[in-house]
Amino acid sequence: MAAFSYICDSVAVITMSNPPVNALSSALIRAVQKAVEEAIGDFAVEAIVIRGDKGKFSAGADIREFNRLERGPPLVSLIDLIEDSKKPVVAAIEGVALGGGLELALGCHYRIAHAQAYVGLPEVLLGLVPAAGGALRLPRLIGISATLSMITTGKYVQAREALKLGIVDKVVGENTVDEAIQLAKKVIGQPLGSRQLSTLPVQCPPNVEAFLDEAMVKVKKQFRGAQSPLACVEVLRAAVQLPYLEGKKKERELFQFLYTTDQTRAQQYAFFAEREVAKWTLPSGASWKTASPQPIRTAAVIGLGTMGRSIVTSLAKAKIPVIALEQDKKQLDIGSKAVMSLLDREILKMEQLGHTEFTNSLGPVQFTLDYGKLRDVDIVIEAVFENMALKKEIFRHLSGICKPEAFLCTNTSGLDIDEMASVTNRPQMVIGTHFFSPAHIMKLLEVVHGHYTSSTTISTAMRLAKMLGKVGVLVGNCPSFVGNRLMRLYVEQAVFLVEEGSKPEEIDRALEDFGLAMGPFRMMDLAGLDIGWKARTEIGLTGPKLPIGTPARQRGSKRYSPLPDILCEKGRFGQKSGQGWYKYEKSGGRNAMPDPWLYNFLSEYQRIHNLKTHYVTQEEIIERCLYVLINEGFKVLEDGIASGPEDIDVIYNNGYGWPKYTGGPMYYASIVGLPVVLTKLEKYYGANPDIPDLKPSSFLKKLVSKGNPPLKEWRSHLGFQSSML
Ligand SMILES: C/C=C(\C)C(=O)SCCNC(=O)CCNC(=O)[C@H](O)C(C)(C)COP(=O)(O)OP(=O)(O)OC[C@H]1O[C@@H](n2cnc3c(N)ncnc32)[C@H](O)[C@@H]1OP(=O)(O)O
Repeated sequence: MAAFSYICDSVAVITMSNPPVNALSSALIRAVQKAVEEAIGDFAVEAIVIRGDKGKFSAGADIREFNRLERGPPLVSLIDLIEDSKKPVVAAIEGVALGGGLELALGCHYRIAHAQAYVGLPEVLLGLVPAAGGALRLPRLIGISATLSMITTGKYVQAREALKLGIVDKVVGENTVDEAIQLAKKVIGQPLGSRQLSTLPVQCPPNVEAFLDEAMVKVKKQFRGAQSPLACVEVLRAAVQLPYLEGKKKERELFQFLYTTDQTRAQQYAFFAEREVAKWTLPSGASWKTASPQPIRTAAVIGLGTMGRSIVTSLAKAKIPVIALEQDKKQLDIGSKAVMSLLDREILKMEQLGHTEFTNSLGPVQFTLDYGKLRDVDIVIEAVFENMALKKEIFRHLSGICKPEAFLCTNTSGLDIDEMASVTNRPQMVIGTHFFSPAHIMKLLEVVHGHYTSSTTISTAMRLAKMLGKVGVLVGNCPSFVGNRLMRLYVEQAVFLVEEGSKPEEIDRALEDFGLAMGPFRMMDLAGLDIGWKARTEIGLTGPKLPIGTPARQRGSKRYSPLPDILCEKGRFGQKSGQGWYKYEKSGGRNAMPDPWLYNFLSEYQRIHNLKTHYVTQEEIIERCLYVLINEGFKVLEDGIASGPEDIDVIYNNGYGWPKYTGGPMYYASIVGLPVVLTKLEKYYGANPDIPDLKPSSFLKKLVSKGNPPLKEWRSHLGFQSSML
């Protein structure tokens, strides 16, 4: 680690170096401070350029140090030193300038960025506010409105957009540091007053107080339950209402408060968990380090239904040329129009952000009915509907057509990967790539490892996830994999609670107040109730295959609720039919309204089945729905379907709208305390012995018996004998 300098024509060039992303650790901050002080005191130096080593300016404060630093990273005095310098200081931004990295650049008098660089203040994503003057300097440079959008979302801004906004002074295609040196030389001796952002007035919209009040309401709604976005609005209020130095105190106060919360700890955990899951290892010893991913230059997608369309869009956005195949002309026409419209929307979004070059950088999409066109692609993703016979037919067909090196992937959300692999001539190259809807937006890719899948295939699928800008999580092959396996029990519990006397809107509200993006009933209505109905009919849980005489509310020895089936029999499929658990203004409407019809229907149902209802508290809703899901999480670990709790948390944070500020279901359980979760499950199982999924898993019991070890130690208590990975 070093901040070293050289002098080039009276310009001192200070390089921040702390691989891999030049995170500003305390040691690096001290080293840069020393280098700046030396440059300021050196008569031979007339200007200063600050750059980051290996093409990256800085990814901000070193997050790994946060649990050691009581008061946060000591950045403020370094940034003040830079801004107060009488010698001009230029930031040469390559790669990234994020968080404290951008705050440091905002302390410089000029900023030059490489065209591929991006900047941002993502502290909010770690449950914090920018606290080294960033939230005070940025509104003085680009105004309150643009700053608000950046700091409450933590979004990264590409160099060209940063130029438009005024964050950087110039964007260059190459030689960023040389350009910075030239600029530094040019401005030697010029007054710096207007370049010292802390001295400038904040750029406010008219009626700024009302603007901020409105922003607060919006942010509360958008980031329900999260503390840091609210603190971001507060810090901007301070920027508006207070002189810079007092604003700084307020910024510090808000930061210090957030810095000790459970939310920031959970978000930091979630950040590292996302990086951890990329480092997969199999019990065989194969791992991300040893396996070599194969290049993916071209791809094909089979099936242009809802998922297929957005998978094509996702590939095109990642600049991967893609061939989209449908079975007949009509479906191909419908599908290709839908893809073009999704791509148009993406282009519009990017153009609004100033990326005029985006259209040209999309991967070309070719639509076809001809399997022969797939002969040379590197990877095929099958995305037809969930029917094993159809999928096997496609895989058999692909086997005969695709080049031997082509990987065959399925987007199934829960069918057996091995069964599909078994009909191919390359079972080792078959893998599940389970996308989440809409695939061009959602960040999660569940990568499902079958019995035959090779480590090269795994590493190629994980590389694909990265190329698509997604988080790939490797899981084992079991019905519904990890995400849906847990989700099914959560939804089922919610339906049981309705049978027991609660209402869909009460359950949705309780879980949305907990922080989930959408409650289970709104989610079912959005996804379409008919999808689950079809699946249950196919496996004989309902419909003609159900043996005559099966009790309505029992399957085997387990409780079963036929409520969703009955709604479907009545044509209530959710949003698409205008009625489901809720009613909607029209078919396809999105505005869920409680439906008096449903209340009457439920009373009648409870009467027919002689059900005793009880008042279901918010506590019971949260605990039964979430603890049953968490309990299944422990079983998934026990079964070796996921290699650690982090994998489950990353899946839920990125694919199921779980509030990241609780870390994910398994992290949340660790915070609640495993003995508490165990006691509650025992209580609910005792009261509902016909719901065996509430019976505490043996791994949960084992961890409690081991004294409730911290989450990072859970793996060490797992035996790998049963690993499916
Ligand atoms: C107060 C708070 C202040 C002043 C702050 O600045 S808070 C920090 C704000 N910055 C961020 O939140 C940036 C977070 N990092 C990223 O968004 C990304 O890592 C990246 C865009 C910088 C790079 O992305 P990518 O190329 O995909 O690589 P990885 O994400 O896998 O990261 C590579 C390794 O670097 C580690 N890393 C990244 N950022 C930091 C950081 N700020 N502090 C410490 N370590 C960081 C990351 O964990 C990876 O480590 P390994 O897994 O390889 O060990």
